[in-house]
Amino acid sequence: MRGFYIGRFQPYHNGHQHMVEAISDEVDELVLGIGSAGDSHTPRNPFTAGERVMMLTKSLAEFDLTTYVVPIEDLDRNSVWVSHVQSMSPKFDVAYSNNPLVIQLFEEAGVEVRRSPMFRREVLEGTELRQRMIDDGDWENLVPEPVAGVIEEIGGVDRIQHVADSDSNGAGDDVADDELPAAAREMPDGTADPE
Ligand SMILES: Nc1ncnc2c1ncn2[C@@H]1O[C@H](COP(=O)(O)OP(=O)(O)OP(=O)(O)O)[C@@H](O)[C@H]1O
Ligand SMILES: NC(=O)c1ccc[n+]([C@@H]2O[C@H](COP(=O)(O)O)[C@@H](O)[C@H]2O)c1
Repeated sequence: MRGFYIGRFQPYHNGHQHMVEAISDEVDELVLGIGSAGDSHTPRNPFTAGERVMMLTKSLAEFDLTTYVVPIEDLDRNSVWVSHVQSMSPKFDVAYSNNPLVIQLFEEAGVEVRRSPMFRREVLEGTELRQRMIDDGDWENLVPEPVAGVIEEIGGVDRIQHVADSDSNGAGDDVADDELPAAAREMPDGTADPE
C-alpha cells in the first residue's frame, strides 16, 4: 500500500518526522507532497521547494521505507486541487493529513484520509520554529539533525530574519509623503500628488 502525506514543511520538523514514523507502520511506500511549492522568501514560507526537498530527503534516510518527495504548487481553484495532486504524484491509496481543508477535499474526491495525533504541538509547530529563528532562540533540537544542516548551508536563519524585517515585507510604518523624493510623490499619470 502507498500513502500520501502533504505539508508545507516550512521547515520539516520533529512532529513531521514522528508522523512519518507512525505512518511507516501502515504503508509500504510513502509520497511526501511539498505543498505551496512556488512560495519562498517570506516569513511564513521562507524555504524554496528545492531546499525543502533536501530537508525531507536527508531526514527520511533513517527510515526503512521507500519514499518519493514531490513538490506541488498551489492552485486558485480548490475544487480541482485533488486532481492536480494526483497528476503530480505516484498513485496512492490513502492520504494522511490533519489539515481540515485537505481532509475535506480528499474525502469529497473519494480518497481515504487518516488523521494523526499531534506530537508535542506546543513546540513542534512550524510557526513556533520560524519565530524562534527570527528571535535567535533555540530551534535546532526541534528538527531532525539533517534539517539543521540544510538550514545552516543555505543561510536560512539570516534569510528569515531579513524577510521578516518590516522594511522588506512592507509591514512597517509608511514613510511620510514629504520625506519622499519628488519623483516618488508623482501620480501614475505623471502629475504631482495633490496631497
Ligand atoms: N507536531 C505535529 N504532530 C503531528 N502532526 C503534525 C505536527 N505538526 C504538523 N503536523 C501535521 O503535518 C502536516 C503538515 O504540517 P505543516 O507543514 O503545516 O506544519 P505546521 O507545524 O502545522 O506548520 P505551520 O505552523 O507553518 O502551519 C499537517 O497535517 C499538520 O497538521
Ligand atoms: N487550492 C490549493 O492549491 C490547495 C488546497 C488545499 C491545500 N493546499 C496546500 O496543501 C498544503 C497543505 O499543507 P499544510 O497542512 O501544511 O497546510 C499547503 O501547501 C496548501 O497550500 C492547496
